[in-house]
Amino acid sequence: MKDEIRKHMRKKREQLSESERKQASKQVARWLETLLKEDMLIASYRAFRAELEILPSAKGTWCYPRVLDETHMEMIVPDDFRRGRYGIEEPIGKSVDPKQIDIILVPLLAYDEKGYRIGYGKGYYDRYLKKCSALKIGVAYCFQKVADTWPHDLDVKLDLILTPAGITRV
Ligand SMILES: Nc1nc2c(c(=O)[nH]1)N(C=O)[C@@H](CNc1ccc(C(=O)N[C@@H](CCC(=O)O)C(=O)O)cc1)CN2
Ligand SMILES: Nc1ncnc2c1ncn2[C@@H]1O[C@H](COP(=O)(O)OP(=O)(O)OP(=O)(O)O)[C@@H](O)[C@H]1O
Repeated sequence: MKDEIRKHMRKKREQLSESERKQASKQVARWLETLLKEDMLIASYRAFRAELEILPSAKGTWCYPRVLDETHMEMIVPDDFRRGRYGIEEPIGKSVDPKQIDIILVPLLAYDEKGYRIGYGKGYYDRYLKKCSALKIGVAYCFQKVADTWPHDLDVKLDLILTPAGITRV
């Protein structure tokens, strides 16, 4: 079932036009701006496939995920980017202590109204979120909401969902 949702959502995302994606990114950026403060450390991501792209903001210090192995990732304040494993652009720079992150923007394939998510199924974010005390924000297109994601014990709940339509507390 989870796999069917993954497949379905990947397909739906890919069917969006370039201008629909751009529009969604801009709308999300406007909501996000209201949450950011200059002294924050913000963990974002570099969109790949048809993920909702997070546009840069002048506020705060930003860091991005780098995959370490099959199951773990770290967050890096980038000096530069390079295409890494899976074809995602990955940062080169200094690793941050997960405890220092104030806001983490979490990519996802689907989310439910309780704040649980379905990702690519490797558990990278599930593991990383356990180490964070940050405000956890799932970023999604509106259609990525589903009735249930069948969370297991290891799944970490998100605090907020950010979509082009606005910010929802979950
Ligand atoms: N932009 C972005 N960066 C991110 C993530 C993300 O979801 N989005 N990640 C969040 O986890 C990590 C990368 N996770 C990934 C997990 C699976 C696949 C992937 O392509 N899986 C194949 C299956 C291949 C295999 O089993 O080896 C697939 O889905 O077809 C790619 C990235 C770290 N960086
Ligand atoms: N904290 C953890 N420690 C060890 N294993 C974990 C942890 N979190 C998740 N896993 C394992 O990782 C795998 C992927 O988990 P899950 O089905 O929740 O994927 P997902 O939510 O789609 O993942 P992702 O975080 O990659 O987006 C599962 O086999 C799960 O048991």
